[in-house]
Amino acid sequence: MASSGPLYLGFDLSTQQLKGLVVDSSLKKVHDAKFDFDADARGFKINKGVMVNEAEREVFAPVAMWLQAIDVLLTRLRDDGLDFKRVKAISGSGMQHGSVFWNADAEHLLAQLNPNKTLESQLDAAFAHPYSPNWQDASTQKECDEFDSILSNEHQLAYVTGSKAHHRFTGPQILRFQRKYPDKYIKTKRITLVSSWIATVFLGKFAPFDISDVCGMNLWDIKAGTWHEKLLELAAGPSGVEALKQKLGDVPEDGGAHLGTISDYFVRRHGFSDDCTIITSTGDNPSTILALPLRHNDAMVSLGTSTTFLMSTSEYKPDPSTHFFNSPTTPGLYMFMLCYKNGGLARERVRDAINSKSDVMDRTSWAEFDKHLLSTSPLAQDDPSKPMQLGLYFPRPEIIPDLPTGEWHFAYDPKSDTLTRASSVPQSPEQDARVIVESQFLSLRLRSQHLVSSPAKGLPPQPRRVYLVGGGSRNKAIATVAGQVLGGSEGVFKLDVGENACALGAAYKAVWAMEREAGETFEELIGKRWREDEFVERIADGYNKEVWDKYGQAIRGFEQMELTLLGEEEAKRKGQ
Ligand SMILES: Nc1ncnc2c1ncn2[C@@H]1O[C@H](COP(=O)(O)OP(=O)(O)O)[C@@H](O)[C@H]1O
Ligand SMILES: O=C(CO)[C@@H](O)[C@H](O)COP(=O)(O)O
Repeated sequence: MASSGPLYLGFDLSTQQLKGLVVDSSLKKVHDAKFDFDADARGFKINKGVMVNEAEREVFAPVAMWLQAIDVLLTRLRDDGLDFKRVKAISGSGMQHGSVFWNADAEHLLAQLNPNKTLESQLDAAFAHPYSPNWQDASTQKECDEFDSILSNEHQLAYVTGSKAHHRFTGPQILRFQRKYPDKYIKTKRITLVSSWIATVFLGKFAPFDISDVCGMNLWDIKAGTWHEKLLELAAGPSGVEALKQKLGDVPEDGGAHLGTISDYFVRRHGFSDDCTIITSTGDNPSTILALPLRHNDAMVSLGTSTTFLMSTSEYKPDPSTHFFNSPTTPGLYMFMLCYKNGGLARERVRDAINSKSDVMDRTSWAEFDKHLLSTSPLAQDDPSKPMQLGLYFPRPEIIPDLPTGEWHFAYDPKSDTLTRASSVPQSPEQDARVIVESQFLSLRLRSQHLVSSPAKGLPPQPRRVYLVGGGSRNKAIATVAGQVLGGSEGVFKLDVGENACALGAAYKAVWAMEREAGETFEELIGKRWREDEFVERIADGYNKEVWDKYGQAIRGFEQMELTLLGEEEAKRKGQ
């Protein structure tokens, strides 16, 4: 590694940890460190990074815990050998939709930080509310109904803002907050997203939202490039639109905007150079698509706490069942996204059930899960005369499809197109490993089938490459099933730092923001410096006609299964 030259620091503040990753101008990773909330935080009653109020379906995280994480993480980066003086710019990524409510003392407190004390001990008093509503929150059904109906229907809201109303989206969350805590809302000087919260702390003054993450609020008119007045009016309540606009601030169009230099606190406490520049921070999913020069028809699947499916596209085709966001860097490009709450934690429940039946010492080992995942035949169908096993595993209320907590099983006969309800898979929990992973990928294939195109002559529409990122991308057995269900004419790939893709994308954005020529796009700059042979690894096969066709049949049953359950839920709601 060169011992001089600029370095760029990217952060990822996600559900279960804060990660930091440093690259040089050649895009090579030179340092990384993490702070795991459950393992490392002191003084917070959290589980998997969050707190839960089941009675109101609220999920939230203590903001002070993130402050603790920043100081400790920087110490860990120093222990890893990082020379802070060389860090020329910082950008961040944050779990999407979460909001932080700062009070009127915040700016003063941010500007006066004493380098001999921790952030946590000094900024505790800077918040109008100590908790940040988390993306897993499901408390805002009433507010979502109001958002969907104010522009006539959910289609129209999706057209204007890129998404129909969702529980976790910041607009419905603000509406509920100002009704539940009117005094705290009045005392709120500024609302930041998790992404702009990180930039704020490093800048030492309020930082704006970025042009991509702002699309996760149900408040931003994507085509007009402005706040939507009617939606702001709804969220703002009695204190009015102007007051809310003040709390939200402006949104720079340039995703590489230089917000200013680093707060003196970090110069004096951690040894940063005083000209280190802070760049707008974006959401963790927009940041993920910046971790490589993503090509047309490539798909990224993030296997974090949530599962997300991401594509970069120039076509804006919003629909109530999907999400569109502005690209975080490039005007005219959009990010298409599907998001599921029941990703990593749902798979962990099956892993734990399998491990508790066997004598493995390490209860968190994936070895047994992987063994059953690969030894069970596709759709747990021993021979083609037997029905296919389908299931849904939702320990948390799901986003797509909109179903409550539950676990459901069905056997599907593709010849007669009949679906029969079952109480479990024939061999539980061993076959659940296969059925849950297939279920997650079948849902992605079902919902992305009209967005992908044929990658080569004679092939059915499917991604060219599937890139896996997030914690679950370490797992090659899961990658194998991803390729079987989703295809991928060139196969399934993993970044060499795939579990840190969001932080990597943030660091790359900082490189681009500082080193771009006038008019040079992110794709151009990163494309020139990217070294495919060093940065990605092919970890599994993709398209295989026989198994692809089998899953093509299963999708019909999968769709029927979802429609059956949605119909039952609807009937329950009407019967209430
Ligand atoms: N070897 C593995 N196999 C499958 N899943 C894994 C493996 N290692 C980690 N994970 C999953 O990764 C998840 C965390 O992913 P990560 O992207 O780091 O989280 P975050 O949502 O905080 O960004 C954990 O919940 C765990 O289920
Ligand atoms: O809500 C969404 C996207 O809409 C989630 O994807 C969050 O952004 C959290 O991500 P992870 O912690 O799973 O990375």
